[in-house]
Amino acid sequence: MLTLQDIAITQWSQLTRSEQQATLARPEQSRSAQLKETVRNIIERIKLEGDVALLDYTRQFDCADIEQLVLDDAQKQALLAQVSDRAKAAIDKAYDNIRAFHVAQTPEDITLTTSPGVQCTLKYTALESVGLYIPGGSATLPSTALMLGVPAQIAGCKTRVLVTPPNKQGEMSPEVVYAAEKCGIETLVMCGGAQAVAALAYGTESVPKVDKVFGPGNAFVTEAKQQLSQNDSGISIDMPAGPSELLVLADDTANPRFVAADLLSQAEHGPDSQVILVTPSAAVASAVQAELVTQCNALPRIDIARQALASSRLIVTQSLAEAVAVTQRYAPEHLAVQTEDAAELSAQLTTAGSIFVGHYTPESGGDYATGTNHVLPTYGYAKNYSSLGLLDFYRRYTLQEVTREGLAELAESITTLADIEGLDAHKRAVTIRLEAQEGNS
Ligand SMILES: NC(=O)c1ccc[n+]([C@@H]2O[C@H](COP(=O)([O-])OP(=O)(O)OC[C@H]3O[C@@H](n4cnc5c(N)ncnc54)[C@H](O)[C@@H]3O)[C@@H](O)[C@H]2O)c1
Ligand SMILES: N[C@H](CO)Cc1c[nH]c[nH+]1
Ligand SMILES: [Zn+2]
Repeated sequence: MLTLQDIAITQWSQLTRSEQQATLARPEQSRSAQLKETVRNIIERIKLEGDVALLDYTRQFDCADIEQLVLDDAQKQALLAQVSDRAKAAIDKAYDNIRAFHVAQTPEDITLTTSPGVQCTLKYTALESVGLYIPGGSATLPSTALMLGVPAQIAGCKTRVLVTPPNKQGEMSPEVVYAAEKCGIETLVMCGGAQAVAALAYGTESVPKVDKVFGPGNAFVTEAKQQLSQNDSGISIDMPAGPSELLVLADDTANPRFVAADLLSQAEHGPDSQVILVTPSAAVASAVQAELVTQCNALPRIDIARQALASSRLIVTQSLAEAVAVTQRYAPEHLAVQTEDAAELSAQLTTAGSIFVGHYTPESGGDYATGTNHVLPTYGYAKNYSSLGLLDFYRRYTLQEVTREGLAELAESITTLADIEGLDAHKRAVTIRLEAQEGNS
């Protein structure tokens, strides 16, 4: 049972600077030294032992008797046969909206003549091989398979490997398999956690090595992505996308029942999720507090939500402007703006992964089906990381082509800069060409 005493209301202006900092801190677990050490050991073992270690960890953390990691065709067909028409229709609708919004993001190459005889080109090329992590510890997330699978499909990444932890019976979710099928993903692997990310990063006997790993996950997954992107594996990652977060910015036009429902929708993800209300209205804060108790106690995942609410905050500010400042400082993964002039106010709010504008835009709309991507930066990284989009599945590179006349025009600038930097060979690479007769001699 959740009670009113479990969720405190905080007056922002009465806090000291360090209390304000503590109020906006993320739950501790994600940064612990022990977590880092555990993940380092898992990565090392996968690197050395490949599939043997991957199977071992999968048996230890997910399912006692799994023997085979990669789904074969017969397994896929058997799982697909279990997907109901209702589930298929829901996934199809979400797929269409996500696809439409991501196709619209298709980048175009740029070619520009910067000075006569000097042509520069910016080109986009799809990443060759990508690993897609679909969380599966506390809930199976076919929606995440769409969020990663759709842009990988549109970009045309040749190798797409999906990994997700099996359930206790050693099976993959049928709906995840259906979503993967729609996205044309052929390799589906039953493993999760840090070991799955390490398998994608180094490759094992049955898991292909990839160039970039995408996807959200718990603290083990997020830590593994961070460590592997900085070590010898050579992978890059999308972003630190850890435990879910939601901040609702509300004024006195907000409906406390809607606000509480939205906060609980993210609190139910995991015990380390964090949800925050920031409002200049003390009356709204009290009403949301009461609603949280009523609604939380009726949820099937009450135990998880209750733990997450232990690090939730209901913050009352002195003005809407102060509420905006607190929101910008926290930089939430998801930001719901439930105020009178939500669209106008949203223009001032630039440090969130995704913004849900107005009273009729629930956060869960973006989780599933509006078309935006739900893979978003957490832990305050919305200040410097972008939301996942089609461009993350490409890399860009440049070309330049210079004629003899173009080089003559650039020569003074290049040779002077080379002189300033004391790099004679750089200068010589220009002068040697201009001294040569036309036709290369
Ligand atoms: N930021 C985003 O965009 C976004 C999107 C969707 C989900 N999420 C978040 O993803 C998370 C999913 O977490 P989850 O746990 O349900 O699934 P998960 O798949 O991320 O993690 C499950 C795995 O964790 C590993 N694990 C569990 N306990 C361990 C231990 N003691 N030692 C070593 N490894 C251990 C196991 O290998 C297990 O397979 C949630 O926090 C959710 O909020 C975030
Ligand atoms: N809210 C999660 C991102 O933090 C995404 C999700 C998937 N399913 C439901 N929700
Ligand atoms: Zn969600």
